[in-house]
This record gives sequence, structure tokens and C-alpha cells, in this order.
Amino acid sequence: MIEWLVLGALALAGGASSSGSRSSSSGSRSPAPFDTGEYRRKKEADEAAWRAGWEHEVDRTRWIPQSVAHRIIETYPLPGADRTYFMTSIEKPAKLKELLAEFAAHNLQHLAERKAALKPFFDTVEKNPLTDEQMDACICFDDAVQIVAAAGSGKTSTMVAKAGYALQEGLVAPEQILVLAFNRDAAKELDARIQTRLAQFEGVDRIMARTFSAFGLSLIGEATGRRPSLAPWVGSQTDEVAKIVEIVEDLRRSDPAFRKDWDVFRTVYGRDLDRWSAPRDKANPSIITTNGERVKSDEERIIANWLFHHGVSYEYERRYEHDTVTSRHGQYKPDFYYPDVRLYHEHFALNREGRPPPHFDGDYLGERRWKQGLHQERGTDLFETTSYEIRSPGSFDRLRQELEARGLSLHHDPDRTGKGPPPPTISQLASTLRTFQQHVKGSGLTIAQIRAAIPAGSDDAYTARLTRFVDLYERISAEWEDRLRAIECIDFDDMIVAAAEHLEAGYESPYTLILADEFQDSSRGRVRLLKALLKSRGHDARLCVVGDDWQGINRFAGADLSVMSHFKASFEHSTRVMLSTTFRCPARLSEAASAFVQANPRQIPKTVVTTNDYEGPSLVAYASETSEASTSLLHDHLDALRKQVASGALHGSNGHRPRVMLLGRYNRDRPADIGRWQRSFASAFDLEFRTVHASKGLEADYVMLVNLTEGLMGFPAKQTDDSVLDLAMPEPDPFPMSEERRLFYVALTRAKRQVRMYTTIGEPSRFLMELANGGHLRIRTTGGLLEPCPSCRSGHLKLIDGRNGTFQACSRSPSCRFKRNIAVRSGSPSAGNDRIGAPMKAGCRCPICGTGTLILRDSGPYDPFLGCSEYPRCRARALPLEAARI
Ligand SMILES: Nc1ncnc2c1ncn2[C@@H]1O[C@H](COP(=O)(O)OP(=O)(O)OP(=O)(O)O)[C@@H](O)[C@H]1O
Repeated sequence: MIEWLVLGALALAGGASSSGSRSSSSGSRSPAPFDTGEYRRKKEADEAAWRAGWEHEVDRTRWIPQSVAHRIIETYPLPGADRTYFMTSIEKPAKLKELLAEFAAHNLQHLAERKAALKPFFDTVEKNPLTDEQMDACICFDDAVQIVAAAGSGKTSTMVAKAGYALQEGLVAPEQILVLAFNRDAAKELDARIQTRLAQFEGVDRIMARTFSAFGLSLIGEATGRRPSLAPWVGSQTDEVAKIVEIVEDLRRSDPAFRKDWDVFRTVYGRDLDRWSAPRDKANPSIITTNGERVKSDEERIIANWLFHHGVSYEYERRYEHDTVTSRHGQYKPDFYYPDVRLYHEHFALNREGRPPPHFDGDYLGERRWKQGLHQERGTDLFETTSYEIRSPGSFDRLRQELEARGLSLHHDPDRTGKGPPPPTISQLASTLRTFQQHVKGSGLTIAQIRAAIPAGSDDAYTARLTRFVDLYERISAEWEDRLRAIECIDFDDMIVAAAEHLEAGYESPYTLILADEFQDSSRGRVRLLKALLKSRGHDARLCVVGDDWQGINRFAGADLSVMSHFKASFEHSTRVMLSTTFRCPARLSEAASAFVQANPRQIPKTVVTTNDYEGPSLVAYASETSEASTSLLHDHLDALRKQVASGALHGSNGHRPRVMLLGRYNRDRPADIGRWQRSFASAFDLEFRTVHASKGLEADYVMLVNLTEGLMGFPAKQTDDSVLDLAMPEPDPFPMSEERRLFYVALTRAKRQVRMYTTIGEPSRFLMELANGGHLRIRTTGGLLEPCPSCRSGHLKLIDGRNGTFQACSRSPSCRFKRNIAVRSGSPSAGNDRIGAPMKAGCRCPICGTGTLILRDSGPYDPFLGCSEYPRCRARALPLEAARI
């Protein structure tokens, strides 16, 4: 549905006509206290004269864009003379609304007429006849149209058809059409599709289909007569990151102050902190320091890493030197102890006002007083830090002073290695810096503006890290610019900005229809370029962008998803059109994927419907003991598919060979045997491996998501949500892992039939558990089903043989304390049975009576079941684990 036309529908329902002459009584909001015949005639004459003044500006054989109504209201004095400023300010908005409704009603009829008249064209312009909403998107020629599309809704078809529609109707000449794409492959595909599908139009080869960058470069060349050169290292994310690494290494060599700042940042502040006010993510139970200790909080990890890299000898949670066990207190273990100077150190999660986070329960401040009193009473030394202090710029100043005052000498050693996870590498940080730089340059931000964006006084902000990051960025980006200048080159961000500047300074663009694909991947720099293209043509250019904010996965390359939600604010007189029919995913898959991605309330809501009536299971998951077992299961499944194809039981969709796509979060997820598998299954189906990023825009019958586990290199990946990026964003997205969530959505929506997910029992991905929790799938294991924990929603339930019988507990214990008694008294009274609510292993202790043993009974009229050895005294029954296997 086209947003604006709702107004037209209302106008039509109210009896308004779209003809040029209208009675003022139908829409004018002017008060008429003495509405005599003479007054009415005068009013009608005024209205007719007013309309006659501007009617030549309106082409009623075409779509009338909203800007026409706005221009009329601004240019032509309202009907009737002698208006006061006050009357005009009241009447103008009402008259504008009336005119917009009138034009919307016209457009609604125009839409219906053109659909009917051009049916043969719309049925053949693409491979499949266009749907109603695709035709709407083609015919709607508003000033700026935003097509918000679902995955698999035929975005490319719609773009091609829109260019074809414009040519068919003579709205533009081929050389006035500009099609912009995000990357080279997409630009090539669009160009090829336009050349084949629109071959009947003369001059179709003059349609310009380019990437934003290639277009920017040629525009600068035409505007200045000197085409600029791109630096040899730009264009590939890998090369750009390598350049940052080179700059960092050079600066470390040449500047000792930089070296120190960089090394301290990498080893102590390299990883981000969770928000102070949010409960800790239970899916991440262990926080491990570089030295290898398991600590209770991220802030403790940072303190420990600072101590470790400064060579301070410390003990974490060592037993206090005095016995403190009473009826109320256990043995006290202070957070840190410095044996060389006999100093205890407690770190408290307190904000600037001295309050603990809202989710803390218990008497946290009382505990603190107890600890302070204890040290005073026993005459031991206590040093305290708080969250506020550690997160503030001078985070470790007091601790350093205290330790040095006691005679310790501190030396930072960035190369010290421990048993725990090492700090991020130069190249990992360089990647974050490059992404940050793309956002900063794309938005034209200055260092002062970035510094001003560092939140002051917020409990959650990690200002110590943000400040240091911006200091480093300032040095590195200055060096980047120097190196560009030295070889008289520019980078892509400069190029987009420079192209926009030429247009803004008066260079006239020849394009009157601008189509931009994958708009969700645009930076603010690209939006500026599109605005400048429109402005350079005055009123006769139209923009149409196609995007799916649910598939915004290029933040790492400078994309700023807020361009989608801010479209209305960025482009005057815009309209939104939805493409909500997917031709790809089956209903259940589409529903699960839509619910999953919309868990983030920032995503634009839409209801996706599907034309795919595949009814088999569209989402299945398998958890194995090890990743090797998981790969072997995947191979078995591929072999089973091969057999089904060979026997004729399975075919590809639309008469094609079946296509199977293995997807991984990283390249390293590629199965080692993929080459061999491709050869041995070649007779049955096409098989390939891709990263999820590289699968964008593609589809397959079966999608198999491998290595779907938690962890640093898992899915979701941990390092993509760095909060430093928020400093360069107009509207940071506070929803955790939002970019990874969208990436997962992209993976799910590649499948035309089924998505199979492969994980391990120990570390299933939280995304997978969320789907299981939402009832969208069941996770199969070799031992039965993996039931998600209803409390933390990221762990799964395990059977535990306890002193008082068997119970279920969360795999994330002790971080998640969920426990459940599995005995359920639900047997019918006549049978008198006690059903056990989870499949059990034969031979384990009966959870109902606690004394008997569960024995497999497989004789008689019933399916095999486990019964208690104490029968008939105990009538417990359970499903055996083996029978639960699917
Ligand atoms: N009107 C239509 N009727 C039937 N099938 C269509 C129609 N339009 C497009 N399709 C088919 O839908 C599938 C998805 O199209 P396409 O790849 O263009 O979608 P997309 O919106 O670009 O997808 P994604 O956003 O996931 O990259 C293709 O197989 C295409 O041929």
C-alpha cells in the first residue's frame, strides 16, 4: 500500500472528485457564519480564479507528486483577498491538506487506470507477472519514494520494472535514468537485467547503472575535467584495515607517547564493557582475565588485566586472613589482595551517587559497610574502587598512586601473556577504527563533534575507553589523511562528499529518475549525494529507493541504518510503499524469521505474507556432543538428500536442480571436506559454502547453518556491537546484538524450503535457543530433545541425579539458577500413574519415590516406557530417552 494514498482513499470515500474544478464547500475549512447565496457565489468565484492561476502547473494525465500541492500553496495567494497573516496561517495548512487529498484521490484513480492499461507490459516486463504491490511501486512517481521490502519480495524485479515503466510511459529518456547500487556485483546484475528485460526500448544502453562510488568518481571527473585517483589501498575492507594496521605500527615506532597510549588501550580497554544498569547477559557465564582467573564481573576483569599488564602481583578472591564465619556470614574473600604490600582491594558496582545498579538485590550497601567495619576492626588495609571511577577517564589513577605510595613500581608490559584470552589484536582494533572512520567521514563529523558526543554523567557510558579511543582515532585519521595527500589521492568517503559538493555548488545532474538499491546499506554521505542529485534538477527529478531495514548488515562498512527510519525527515514530500509478499520462504519460516528480527523494536514493522506453500518442516536444528560430530551429522544429512534425489523422491523448486547452501558466520566455518562433498554430491544437487554476509541476495532450496554456537567466534559474534560506533551515529541502536540479529535473519531468509541448523550441546547459540523458546523449532540431539531454559532463555535443561531424585537444571548453572522437579502428577485417577515430565534414561533413580530405579518395559500393548522398580507401590512412568529421539 502507498502511504500517502490513504488520504486519497478517504477523499474519494467522502465524494471528492479529482477533476480540476471543485466546490469550495467540499473541503474549505473557512468559517462561514453568514453563508448567504451571494457569499457562496463570491467564494466559488475566488476559488475558481485561484485554481485557474495554477492549473497549468498540474499534469492530470500523470501521477501528481506531493511537491506540486506544496508549491501551489507557497506560490499562489489563497483564494479571496485581504487576508491577515493570522487568517493565512490558519487556512494554509487546511488548504494544503485539501489539495493533497485531491491529488491523492487523482493518483489512486491513475494507479488503477495504469495498472489496467499496462497489464500486458507488467505481465511480461519481468520473468513473472508483477504483483499488485510491485505495480504500485512502479507507478508511484512521488518526489521521493521509499520502498520498504521484505526478503525475497522481488526488489530487483521491481527496480527493473520501474525503469521500464518510466520508459514505456515516456516519463523519462533512457539517459535520464540513474540506477545506483551498493556493490559492484549488484550494479552488474541490475545492468544485465535492465539490458535483457528492457531490450525493446531504444537507447536502453544509455541507462546508467553504477555503484555509488563509481558514479561519484565519474561525476567529479565531469564536473572538474580532472578525474581524481583513488588511493591504491581503498576499495577492499581487508586492504583498508591493513592500512590502519600499518599506520598504527609506524606511529608506535616513531612516537613513544602514541605507543604507550595504544598499548594500554589494547591490553586494558580493548574490549567493551556491558552497560552498568543492565543485568549481566547470562549466556556469557564465564568472564576470564588475561591471567586466566574466572571473575564475577567485566569491571573486575578490567582491573585484573590492568594489574596483570602492569606487573602487579595480586590474588583474586583469596580467603581473608581472619575467620569470618558466623550464622549470618560465610568466609569473607575480598576481590583482590596485593601480597607484596598486604593490601586488600574491594571493587563495588556503585555509580556516581554511590547507588548499586537497579537489578541488584539484597543489601549491597549494608554488605559494603560490613566489609569496611571488618577491616577497621581487624586493622587490615582496604582500598576501594567503584564502577563510576573505573569507567571515568582517570580510572586507575588512584590505584596506581596507592600502589606506588606503598613502594610498588609499575611498568606496563603489552606483551605479557597469561592463561586467559589475550587482548584484541592490532588488526581487530584496526577494523573497529576503520568502521568508525567510515561513519565519521561519511557524516562529515569533526573530532570536536565526536568528543561532544561522549556521554557525560551517564552510569552506562564507559568514558575511560571512549575518550582514549577518540584520542587514538584523532592521531590515526590525521595520518591517514596525510598519506592520501602525499600521493594526491582520495578515498571513497571523500569521493561521495566531493561529488555531493559539486552538485551543491551548481553542477547540474542530467538524471531525472534516480533509483537506489539496498538503501539500508547507505551511509549519511550517500544520502547527501542523493539529496544533491534531486536538488540539482529543481522540481523535475524523482527518487525511488528500495531497502529492507531487517537486512541492514553493513554497519562495519559505514552503513547507517537510521537512513531508513529517517527517510521522511531526509527527503521532503516522501511516500513509503511496502513490498510485503515474499516469493521465497515458506510461511512458518517467514513467520519465525519476522518475529525474530522484530524483537528489536527499532526495526520498521511489517507483516510478511508468502506465496510459497511448502508445508514440510522449514526450521530444524541438531545439537551434537562435539563440532566434529556435528560435521559428520551434516555429511550424513547431505548424503540422505542425495539418496532422496537419486530415488526421485526429491526435486528442486521450479524444475531446477536442488540447491544447497552451507552458511557460516565466518570463512573459518567452511567444512574442511567441502570440495570432496561437492564432487560426491554433484550428481544430485548444487552445493556451496558461503559466509552469511556473502549470501545476501541469494537463495537456495536448503540452507544449512553450520557452527551455530556461542563464543568469541560464534554466532552471534561478540565484537560487532562496539559502543564506540555510537559516537558517530545519529541514532545509536541500543538493542543488544542488533546487527548480528539482522545477519541471522538474512541467513534464515535464504531458504526456499528448509533451514537446518547445526550446533553443539554445550554451547548452542542464544539465537537458536531463542527460536526454540519461541516455539519455532525443536533442537534434536542424539539423546532426545534439547529443551531451552525458560528462565535465562539461552541455556538448556539437563537432567541431574540429585540426593533426592532426578531434576532438571539449566546448563548455565550457576549463572542461571533455574531448577525444575520433573515429577508431574498427571495420570488419570483410574490409572493412578505419575507421569514424569521429561524423557529419562533407563537405570536412573525414580524421581517420584526416590528409591526405585526406572526400568524399560517393552512388552504388552503399550509403546516401550520406563516404569519404577517399586511398582505397584510407585506408579511412575516416563518416556525413555531413546524413544524421544526423532
Ligand atoms: N512477481 C513475482 N512473482 C513470482 N515470483 C517473483 C516475482 N517477483 C520476484 N519473484 C521471484 O522472487 C524471488 C526473489 O526475488 P529477488 O531475489 O529479486 O528478491 P529480493 O527482494 O531482492 O530478495 P533479498 O532481499 O532476499 O535479496 C526470485 O526467485 C524472483 O524470481
